Amino acid sequence: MSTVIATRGLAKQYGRLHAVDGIDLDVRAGDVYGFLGANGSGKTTTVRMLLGLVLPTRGEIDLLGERMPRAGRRVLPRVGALIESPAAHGHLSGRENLALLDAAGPGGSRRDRRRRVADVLDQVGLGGVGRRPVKAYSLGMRQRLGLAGALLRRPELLVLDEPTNGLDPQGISEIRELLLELHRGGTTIFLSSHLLAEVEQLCTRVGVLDRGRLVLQDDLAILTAPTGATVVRTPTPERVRAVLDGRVAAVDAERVVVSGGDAAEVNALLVRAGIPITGLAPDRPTLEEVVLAAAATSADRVERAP
Ligand SMILES: Nc1ncnc2c1ncn2[C@@H]1O[C@H](COP(=O)(O)OP(=O)(O)OP(=O)(O)O)[C@@H](O)[C@H]1O
Repeated sequence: MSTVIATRGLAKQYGRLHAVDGIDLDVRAGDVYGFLGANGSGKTTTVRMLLGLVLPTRGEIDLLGERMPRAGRRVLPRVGALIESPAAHGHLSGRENLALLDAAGPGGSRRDRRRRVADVLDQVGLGGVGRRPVKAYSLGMRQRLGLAGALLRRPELLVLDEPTNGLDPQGISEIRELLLELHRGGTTIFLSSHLLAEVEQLCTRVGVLDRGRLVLQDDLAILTAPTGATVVRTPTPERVRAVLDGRVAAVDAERVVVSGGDAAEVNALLVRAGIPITGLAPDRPTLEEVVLAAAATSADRVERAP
């Protein structure tokens, strides 16, 4: 699988502050990469360095196989980016804003340009409101307009810094659906977030930044792989303990963790003993548990799932 973003020892220092402290990112084609970290952990600084907007103090960046920032003019047209709240001219419509943005790049006849703008407006679900002035847009619509701008050039890679910041649950779920659709269409997505639940629902790969250091980077499926134990939910945990003598690893209210991953065998034993079971499944850690274990020293700084 080809590498889309690779950094080696990437660092940014502001005076004595190590905002980003020697990170080796590894983002592959087809990933939805969730770049997690508490406020101030260095996500935005990293994203800015990837896009050539901030110069690293040390380290190397390869973006789509080319060295940044040297190859920026060649590479950046293949990358769509959304950093912080996108700026737009409020008195102009969404369509006019995108047309202005499009005019700044190469791109053929007026008809081609009009079509390109109409296509991305449809893609982000703003087709019907594209003629309304942007000052009448909700925050979610503005965010989608920003995404439309990032999509104009049909990028191979999308780099998004906190794309759901300030959105309500419906806005968040709309953006999530849109990103999943783009991913299905073959776009690699790198997205920074401080929301574990969002990343867990969307991402295939996760990197966790803690005070400038990358403390974890792996596929989500590996990080949250079954532990080899079985979780039993029952109103009578003590009866489970009696039947599965010595195999109960933990009891938390009505949740019992049984060592041994053969859920069918555990089920058969409990049913035979007449124990009521309300749920039974292989045990797997949540992303929250994995992240908190990795960034143990900053456990209170990463926002937990609701
Ligand atoms: N231009 C700058 N000059 C000095 N310090 C900076 C500058 N930019 C960022 N920092 C500091 O670097 C650290 C990392 O900031 P950064 O914005 O990258 O974090 P973040 O993870 O994106 O946080 P947030 O989620 O709040 O945006 C912070 O302590 C911040 O104050």
